[in-house]
Amino acid sequence: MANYTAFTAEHAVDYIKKLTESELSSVFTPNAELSAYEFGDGNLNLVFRVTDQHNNSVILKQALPYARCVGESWPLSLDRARIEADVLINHGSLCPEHTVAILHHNAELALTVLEDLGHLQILRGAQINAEQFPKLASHVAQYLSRTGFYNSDFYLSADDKKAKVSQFINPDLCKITEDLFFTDPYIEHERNHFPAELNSSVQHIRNNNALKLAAAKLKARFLSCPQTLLHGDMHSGSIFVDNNTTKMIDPEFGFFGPVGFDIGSFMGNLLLNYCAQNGRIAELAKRRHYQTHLLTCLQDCYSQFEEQWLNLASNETTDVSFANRAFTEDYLKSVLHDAIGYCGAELIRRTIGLAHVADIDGIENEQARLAVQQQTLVLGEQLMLNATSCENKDEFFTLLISLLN
Ligand SMILES: Nc1ncnc2c1ncn2[C@@H]1O[C@H](COP(=O)(O)OP(=O)(O)O)[C@@H](O)[C@H]1O
Ligand SMILES: CSC[C@H]1O[C@H](OP(=O)(O)O)[C@H](O)[C@@H]1O
Repeated sequence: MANYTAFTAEHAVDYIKKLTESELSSVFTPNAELSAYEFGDGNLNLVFRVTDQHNNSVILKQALPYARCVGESWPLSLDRARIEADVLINHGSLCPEHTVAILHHNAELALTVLEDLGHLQILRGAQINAEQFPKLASHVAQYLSRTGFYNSDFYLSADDKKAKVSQFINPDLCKITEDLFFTDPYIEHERNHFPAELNSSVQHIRNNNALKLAAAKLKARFLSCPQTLLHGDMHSGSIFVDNNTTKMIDPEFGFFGPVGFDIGSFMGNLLLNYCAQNGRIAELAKRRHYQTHLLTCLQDCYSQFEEQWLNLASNETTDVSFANRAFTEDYLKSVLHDAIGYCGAELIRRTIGLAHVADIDGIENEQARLAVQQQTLVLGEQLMLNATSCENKDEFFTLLISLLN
């Protein structure tokens, strides 16, 4: 990219100033006095907040030509900014209620201007503090069923689908997921990190051939099952919330992959928080109350996702071959198997792989933290091993409850 330059806060102000009379005229006046600061806390990109004297603001997100959390030794394509913008446009047109609004995109500078969601909270931080969001389950179910269904073969013509699959080819970021989810945790690799006290649990995982087979099958489907346009990184840090609102951000890992991946990742993050609370909330009744809320959220979300997909399939399917209840049920059964497997893989990779979660790493007491890490490893293993034996969602919920007790 000939004109690419990594932005400073000054660049961000100058850039946004030029847009105040065009694309950003509904946010800022032409005489806006702008200031900016960088506050990205994700693994990959720069994120600036640009604010005027009246506290109007936007977010300017820019991709670096490498992974921010590692540095220049891990080069990454700037095309991920284009992918993120295109997913936001696609998902925003199908589910505007739950997709952050995109205000501007510049592919050459690999930057995107977004609505500022600073009045909301990031789900991960809120759940670490045991906060509840009554609409989260139904909002995530609506986002995943609508974006999932309308980008699938149930709805798109074969020509449109192929064009979209090609629009969202995302090799660099898919490779990160392929490595971090399905490969690294099951081998010795310098990217992994975990305390020495977990050595025997990690060896157990690496000696478990059935588990490694399950990981390989999940990876193969991730590589070769272009069912729908995924968000691709549906963890609790990609979701902004309050009591009435849920907004997804950061779909730069988007590509056409297996439907079960996003909902599996989301459920995995609920379960990471569930286990983490064993090391966080000391009072048993309070802890059980919050964990029941998390489990209900997971069950409601999965149930509503499935129900909404079934409804969309009976009303909106365009391909006559797929307008068949038995086919939809069979399809959703394999989505369930994938979702359980990806959920388990998320638990394992967030415990011993490169990218951990603050829910667990932030537990101060070392013994309590280790006990939680042991629990997430066993839970992840059992979900991956038993995924395909669940005939339906109720069997999945029964399995989950038995594993959590
Ligand atoms: N639209 C937004 N509104 C407010 N804050 C945002 C917005 N987008 C990102 N952020 C902030 O920037 C952080 C990193 O953003 P994210 O998109 O997750 O970056 P990365 O791609 O590097 O993971 C978020 O955790 C959040 O604090
Ligand atoms: C080297 S990327 C690791 C990890 O980070 C991503 O999340 P985010 O960019 O939101 O911090 C993604 O989950 C990757 O697996």
